[in-house]
Parts: sequence; C-alpha cells; structure tokens
Amino acid sequence: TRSTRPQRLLKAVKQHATRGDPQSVISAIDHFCRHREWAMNVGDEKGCILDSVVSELNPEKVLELGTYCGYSTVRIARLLPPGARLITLEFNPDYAVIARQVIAWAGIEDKVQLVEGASEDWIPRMKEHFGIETFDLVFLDHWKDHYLPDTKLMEGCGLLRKGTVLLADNVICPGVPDYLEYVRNSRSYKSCYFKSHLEYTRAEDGLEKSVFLG
Ligand SMILES: O=C(NC/C=C/[C@H]1O[C@@H](n2ccc(=O)cc2)[C@H](O)[C@@H]1O)c1cc([N+](=O)[O-])cc(O)c1O
Ligand SMILES: [Mg+2]
Repeated sequence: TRSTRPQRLLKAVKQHATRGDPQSVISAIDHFCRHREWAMNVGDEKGCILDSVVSELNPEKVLELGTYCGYSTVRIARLLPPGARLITLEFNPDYAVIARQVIAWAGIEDKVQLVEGASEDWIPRMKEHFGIETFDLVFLDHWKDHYLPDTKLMEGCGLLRKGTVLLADNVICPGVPDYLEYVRNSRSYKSCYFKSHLEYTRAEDGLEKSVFLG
C-alpha cells in the first residue's frame, strides 16, 4: 500500500539530514515541503519567529499541543538550555511513530517527552503525572477549535503563571477566531500578532503571542 506523507517526510530526513544535527533535520523537512510535498509544519518563516520567542524567553518548561511530525518540537528543543524540558502532545499514533524518529534523528530526545493522547485528557494530569507546576511557554498548533477550550483548561488547572507565554500558530490561516477574540480582549492577557505567511506559501498567516498576566 502507498506510503503516507509523514512516512515520506521521515524518509527525506533520513536521506538528507545528519544524525544529531537538529538544523539539518529542520532544513531537510523545509526542503521536502517546499519542493516535494506541502505539509503542515510551522515552517521556516514562522519558525524564525518561534525561534526568537523561545530564545528570548529561555523557558525551562515548555508544552507543545500538536506534535505532528516533530518539526516544531525539534525547532524548540534545539534552543532549550540544559535541564529544560519540552512535553509535546500528539493524538494520532501514526504521527507519533514518525515524530519519535524525527526527534531521535535530531538527537534532542533527552529534552523531549512525547505523550500520546488528547490534550483535554492530559492537561489536567500535567501536575501529578509529570511533576509540572506551571509552564513557561505553550506552543499551540493542534486542532484549531481546541485552542480556546484548552487555554481555559490550562488556566483552570493552574498551569499558567504570571508571564507564561502562549504562542499560537495559524491565527489567520486556517484561523482561530474564537481564541484570538479571547486573548485579545481578556484582561488576563497581553497579546500581540506577528504577521507572516502560511508555511511554504505566499498566503498570509501569523503567530499570536499572548502573555498571561495572572
Ligand atoms: O489543521 C492544522 N493543524 C492541525 C494539527 C493537528 C495536530 O495536532 C494533533 N493533536 C494533538 C493533540 C490533540 O489533543 C489533538 C490533536 C493531531 O493529531 C495533529 O498531529 C493546520 C492546517 C494548516 N493548513 O494550512 O490547512 C496549516 C497549519 O499550520 C496547521 O497547523
Ligand atoms: Mg500550524
């Protein structure tokens, strides 16, 4: 039977990237998605904005909602200081199989914990299961209609502290109107928009950075 796109993406990583070199994994995926098959990675243009937010914040505890093939997982983890941890949630077991291999190929698996399941099931368990008090950074890149309910759930579970940064992908395309309205109008957030383009295309898209004020 025909291979899947994530399987072909992983093959491109193994063929063109150097084991243990996260940048080469990122470049191999971007090349594959730009010249072979589009895939829903945050991509190189929005990825640079993600990099700058991570580098400025220097987070110890990061949560990623939506691993997919692990592209943004590698982008974030490669910038984390020693001892920092990234927990990434992936719902689709087939994607998780690919992402684990991409993360391993990049050589950053000791900073990453990939957890399989639904965000609404795992968010309430972060404290008792992973010993997490609060997150310093959350990268939202999963199902767009889950951004808002999961944000309210993280608030309710006390996983956000004064200064926690939420960084949301796709706030224009495909768009997350209810989430955007919430973080831009809530007195609990200071929000700003980083205009960019949908990965590997000329369509507009961007990232919304929202600082939780407590
Ligand atoms: O739809 C998009 N993303 C949905 C991502 C969903 C991912 O999150 C996981 N998940 C993990 C945990 C959960 O609880 C639920 C799902 C899913 O199993 C999937 O791996 C999207 C679409 C476009 N686009 O141009 O069409 C561009 C983008 O950048 C996008 O991110
Ligand atoms: Mg996305």
